[in-house]
Amino acid sequence: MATQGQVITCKAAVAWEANKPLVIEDVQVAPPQAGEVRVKILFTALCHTDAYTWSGKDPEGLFPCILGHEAAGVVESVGEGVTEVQPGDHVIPCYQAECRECKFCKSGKTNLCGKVRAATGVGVMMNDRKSRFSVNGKPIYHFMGTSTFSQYTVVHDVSVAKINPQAPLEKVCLLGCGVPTGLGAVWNTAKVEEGSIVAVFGLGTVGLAVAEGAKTAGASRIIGIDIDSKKYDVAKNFGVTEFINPKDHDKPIQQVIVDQTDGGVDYSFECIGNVSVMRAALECCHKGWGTSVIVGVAASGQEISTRPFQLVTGRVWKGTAFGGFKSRSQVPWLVEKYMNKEIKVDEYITHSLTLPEINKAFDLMHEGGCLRCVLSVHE
Ligand SMILES: NC(=O)c1ccc[n+]([C@@H]2O[C@H](COP(=O)([O-])OP(=O)(O)OC[C@H]3O[C@@H](n4cnc5c(N)ncnc54)[C@H](O)[C@@H]3O)[C@@H](O)[C@H]2O)c1
Ligand SMILES: N[C@@H](CCC(=O)N[C@@H](CSCO)C(=O)NCC(=O)O)C(=O)O
Ligand SMILES: [Zn+2]
Ligand SMILES: [Zn+2]
Repeated sequence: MATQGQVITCKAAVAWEANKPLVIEDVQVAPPQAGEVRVKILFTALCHTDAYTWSGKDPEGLFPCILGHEAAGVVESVGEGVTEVQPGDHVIPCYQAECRECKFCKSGKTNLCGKVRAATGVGVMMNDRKSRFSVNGKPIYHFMGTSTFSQYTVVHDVSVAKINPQAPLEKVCLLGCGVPTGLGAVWNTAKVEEGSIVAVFGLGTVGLAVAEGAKTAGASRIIGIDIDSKKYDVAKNFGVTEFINPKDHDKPIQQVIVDQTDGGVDYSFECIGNVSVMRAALECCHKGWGTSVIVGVAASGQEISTRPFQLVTGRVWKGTAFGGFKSRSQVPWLVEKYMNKEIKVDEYITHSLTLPEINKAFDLMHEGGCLRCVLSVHE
């Protein structure tokens, strides 16, 4: 192919500074080095975590950078030593890598991978600790090892999942983050059993995917909690059986839930990123066994607290990254589940725009009616 080994100049949305509108720039994307893959991104969605880093509250946020981590595309070229993907393969970039060789990958205890995390946390590629993106010679940082708000990106080979080429990329891009995170929080991290009572705090994409996961796990009650009462109508389609708006109650929300569930829920999930709600989510769990899973990402400087007695009396506090899924192994499996109509994806897509409309897409994200907005990157 003509572009292999060449610098590609393409359009990308650059975050020059925290909180300043993204700017569509002509970006130079260097060829992939050893162990790297250059991907033509066709569709990318926006996740709340992109907005979080853009806000300047992420301690790992570096500017200028190219954000984006929920996407799908086609391999354009590969660097030396890359064997598992080749040009033309349909792929989903994975911010949570899976090398299958490191201490984490071999532990059998976690989906976290240590191979490239130190580089991706500081916005560079592992090989030479440099960025593959530049604008007129000025380096632009990578983000989460994915940087999908660009027509072309470079990722580590351990951070890309090859998927069924029949899968519609404008839909399965969502399997790069929010939907697997919610499903996996239930299936892998909490391991919710049939008959359980579940509470989901925050009914955005991640919370709705938690509800969907809990429904398929056979939960008997799925209580959705959100400060926006309009969320309940949509949430019913994802399995939420009851709804509570904390604003409708004088008592603390954990007390309201304990009163309505004969002592508390079996499992709760915080899908907002609010440390006060994380506390409420733990404290609404049943004494002796209730487990609360933190999914939401809280800003730099925020800390969680509770009385240790809550844990002494048997409640368990956990967290999850990418729902505990091993990315390269399990994203292709999730794509197959979608193709077999076993999991929802289309239902989370409320808006479709193009890359140049990305600032509008971020505005939409903060409106109650938006779950996921998918951007067509080459239109
Ligand atoms: N751990 C992971 O791997 C992972 C992956 C994806 C997203 N996340 C995080 O999960 C969180 C949710 O992501 P999302 O894309 O679904 O976000 P979202 O903004 O679409 O949804 C958040 C929901 O919470 C509700 N909410 C806000 N404040 C509330 C409060 N005090 N009480 C009750 N409800 C409240 C909002 O009305 C909204 O419906 C974010 O923090 C995101 O960064 C984590
Ligand atoms: N940089 C942030 C941490 C952000 C964070 O926790 N990210 C999640 C994924 S959010 C996807 O929308 C994650 O996977 N964390 C594990 C990891 O980053 O290795 C901060 O420092 O606050
Ligand atoms: Zn995300
Ligand atoms: Zn690894």
